[in-house]
Amino acid sequence: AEKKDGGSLPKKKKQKKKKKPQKNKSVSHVLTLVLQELSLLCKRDVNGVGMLYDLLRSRWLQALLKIYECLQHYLGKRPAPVTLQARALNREALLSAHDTVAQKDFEPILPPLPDNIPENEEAMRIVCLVKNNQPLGATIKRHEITGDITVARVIHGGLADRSGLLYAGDKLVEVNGVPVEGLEPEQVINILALSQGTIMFKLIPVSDRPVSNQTTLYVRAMADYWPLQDPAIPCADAGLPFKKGEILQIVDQNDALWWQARKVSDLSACAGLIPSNHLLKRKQREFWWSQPFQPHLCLKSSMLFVLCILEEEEFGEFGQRVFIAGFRRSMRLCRRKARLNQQSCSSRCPSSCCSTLAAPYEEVVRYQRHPTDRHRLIILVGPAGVGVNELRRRLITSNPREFQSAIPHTTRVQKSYEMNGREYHYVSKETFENMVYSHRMLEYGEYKGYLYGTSIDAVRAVLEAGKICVIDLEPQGIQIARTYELKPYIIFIKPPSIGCMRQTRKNARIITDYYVNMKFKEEDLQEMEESAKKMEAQFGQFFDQVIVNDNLQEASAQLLSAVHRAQDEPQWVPAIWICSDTQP
Ligand SMILES: Nc1ncnc2c1ncn2[C@@H]1O[C@H](COP(=O)(O)OP(=O)(O)OP(=O)(O)O)[C@@H](O)[C@H]1O
Repeated sequence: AEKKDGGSLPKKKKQKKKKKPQKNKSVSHVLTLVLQELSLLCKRDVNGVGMLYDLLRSRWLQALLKIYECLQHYLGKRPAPVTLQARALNREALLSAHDTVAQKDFEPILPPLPDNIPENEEAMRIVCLVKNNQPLGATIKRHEITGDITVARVIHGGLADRSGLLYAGDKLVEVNGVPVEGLEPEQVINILALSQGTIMFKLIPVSDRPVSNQTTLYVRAMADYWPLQDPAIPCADAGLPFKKGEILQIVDQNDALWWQARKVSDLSACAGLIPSNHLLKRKQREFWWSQPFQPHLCLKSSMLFVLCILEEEEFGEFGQRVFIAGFRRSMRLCRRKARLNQQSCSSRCPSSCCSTLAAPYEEVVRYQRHPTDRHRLIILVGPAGVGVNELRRRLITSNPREFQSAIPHTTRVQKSYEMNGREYHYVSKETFENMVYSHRMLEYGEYKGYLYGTSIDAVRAVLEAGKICVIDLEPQGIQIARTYELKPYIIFIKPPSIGCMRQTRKNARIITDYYVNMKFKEEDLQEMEESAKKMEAQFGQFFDQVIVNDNLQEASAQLLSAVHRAQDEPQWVPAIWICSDTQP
């Protein structure tokens, strides 16, 4: 039929284009004619016609015809092979390769079942697993009283879990034909370790399989955990190491002490054991108490450090004069004194006193700011001299209509050229102290007998004006700023290597109590590096983003894109910010 119709078409180019649809139509057309013919014959009760009629009307034949028509249409387009190698292939060879593979049986050849299987099938189960490079993904334990060896837990996503044949609580009877009665778990593990290919378990299934009705939970780790250094972990190899700040997906909380989790950065991996919230908190406390007694200064409010605030004028992107209030040119010596107090505590207490009081895991959810919602507060944190203010100033001057700093409060007297609410909010000491007592200050300090501070009200004013508020903060203030209302996005500005700073900071100037513009000395760079390490160790769990301030231009560009990401893309935030019921 194809040839006939094709041959009858005229040779003109324009008409040639119509050739294929006609050709395709003809197949269906011929089939319709045949069916009509057959239906007449059916009425005459000709032998076998009914069967042929059903065959030609069958759905699969119609589907085959459709495929045929599609292929014809595709062939008409004269498809070219995508790669050079593919030129050597032809359709038949490909189809034949497919058929050969499809017919092969890739299932492992399992050993024959033992003869002495009990009649009651439920009483005993034979499980054969094929060992590959992966661990088995199950742990075993010995019952303290009965001495039975049972499956302690099955790791999510592991070999045993994927088989669906092993469950926590199953009692092992034999492993590879060796009875396990009287053996220690280590001896059973040895048998497993030595076995090659398939492993055969004879076991008595647990009567009440645990029903897993748990919802997956996401948490931010607020502490580091190294399973290989934890003597209490049931199986160190099955442990999941993590660092503070990492987001974990908790998939199993059946055990009160050991949970199973994955890192969101690698969800395809099989889960690992992590200490439960309760257990990790207990570990932190034990560690804390095991340290020689020192008065732990950081349990007290660590907000009282000395700072100085200097106001500045800047020129914005269009050359107009822009007042950028809130630029703190810290008197480095004063801050250093205050920092030394804080550091002396953290060096005595490396796991951080704060972490002993806080929950070791913080439940988090994915949050994306709605375009009509207020912007998230941007907080920059970093050691003195790293360039926090330089980066912040560059960001704000690049677009003062989009970015703004918070105007600080002070108790000092207003100067003749200053305007209340432009450089500072000038308030009485009593008002300032009231703000501190009612927790309305993100950070504050004293310089030359006057109080200076950044208030939540000042931040709120910028956000309510529809702008992105960008402030810098001492890390001790992070906890106060982390609220449902401000939803801060915290960026840590990290110094590059000292070698790199020697190169890039040749012309940089720092401000100290005695000199306004002083070159960086070697000890300044070292202090910056040490201070950054301590900040990361103590507060790293709160950092949403880390920017290494190596090249100023690049760091500025990274900051700009991080700030936009924080506003426009989904981020992990504490669940308590989103569950409105729990909001104050
Ligand atoms: N990437 C960089 N390359 C070269 N110089 C830099 C870089 N970043 C910052 N600087 C310079 O380093 C000096 C200190 O920067 P800046 O005042 O911003 O520090 P800071 O982190 O705010 O410190 P402080 O808290 O003491 O005020 C400035 O002269 C600044 O121009």
